[in-house]
Amino acid sequence: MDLLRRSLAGIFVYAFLLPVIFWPIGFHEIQPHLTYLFAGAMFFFSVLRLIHYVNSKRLYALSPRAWFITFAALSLSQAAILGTVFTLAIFDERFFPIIHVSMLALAGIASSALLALSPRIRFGILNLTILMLPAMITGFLSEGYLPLAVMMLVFTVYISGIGIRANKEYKRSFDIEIELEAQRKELETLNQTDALTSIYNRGYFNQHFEDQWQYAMRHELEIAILLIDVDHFKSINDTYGHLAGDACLVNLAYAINKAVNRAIDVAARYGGEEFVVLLSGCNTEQARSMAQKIEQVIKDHKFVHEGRGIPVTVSIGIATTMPKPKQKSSTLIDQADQALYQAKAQGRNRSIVFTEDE
Ligand SMILES: Nc1nc2c(ncn2[C@@H]2O[C@H](COP(=O)(O)OP(=O)(O)OP(=O)(O)O)[C@@H](O)[C@H]2O)c(=O)[nH]1
Repeated sequence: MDLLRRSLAGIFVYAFLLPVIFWPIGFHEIQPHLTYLFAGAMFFFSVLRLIHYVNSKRLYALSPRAWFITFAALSLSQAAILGTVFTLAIFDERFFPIIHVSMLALAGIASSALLALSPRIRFGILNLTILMLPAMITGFLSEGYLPLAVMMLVFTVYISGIGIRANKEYKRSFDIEIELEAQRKELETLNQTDALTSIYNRGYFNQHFEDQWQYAMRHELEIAILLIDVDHFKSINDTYGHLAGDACLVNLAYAINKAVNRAIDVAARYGGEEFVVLLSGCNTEQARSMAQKIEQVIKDHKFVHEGRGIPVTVSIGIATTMPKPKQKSSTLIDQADQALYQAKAQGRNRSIVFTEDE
């Protein structure tokens, strides 16, 4: 399709090229039949190419092969007409008045067409060959035209080389684009991911939470937050070592992520040994049962260090609301934090739902 866009200018140039060459010199008066025959044929094919251009999307969707064959047939037909005109201009004395301007046009058309078609370089070179070969062969076969034929050959080889280089650069720019897109995605993932646990980080959570808060407000939906804090994590670190503590956090993140399986919900590391879960469109009861599910998954998970089991429990603070205009999203976090504080105060290893009177 890029090829098509690149050849759009050619459609218009080819439609009016021959009149521009023939008319100023008065060739249409000397050879009216030949003038109208060639200029008319070029114009006719330009109209066909324009129709093809306008219907390209539909035709391409039907069959890319059919699209390309039509594109190639129309372009090559115009190259064949021009190749014939230029050959006549050089070797047929009826055309001699336009010989100089024709040669200039031939060089210009050959170079620009090749560069425009450089994304499909083989097709570009075929186009160039159809344009140049008739005049070149006639030159080699006609007496006194050898230097001109050699010059045309050198020119054809030279601009083919430029076309091949343009094709390589064209492909390289695509490769670079693909590589940059992959790097952008990788950076985006890194930017959203917690380095230790590989689940979402707080930055991503904040963004997602804000989006979901606004969505819930617009659609009058409930939204729930679960703040999860590991109980006595300091003593886990102190007893088993910091690395064992790290491994514990990794396993916990895995377990929490496993429990949270709706695509819209998000589990993230909120900081140190604290995790957060955002449940969109969830009421208090559903949030409470998610907390129980998380507790169960953690209970079922074996936390082991050097063959010794590590007892891991968590406390969970739950807060639910239907966001209202002017209400800040941070209030829900505060409420979940207050509920978490209650859960710690009441002996840990439990989940507490925030209520206004707390
Ligand atoms: N291994 C490890 N420890 C961490 C990390 N981030 C925070 N910690 C530790 O987590 C511990 C948190 O301790 P506290 O805030 O006293 O809480 P706690 O011991 O879990 O006690 P409660 O929360 O009251 O049950 C501190 O010792 C921190 O050093 C981490 O990435 N890796």
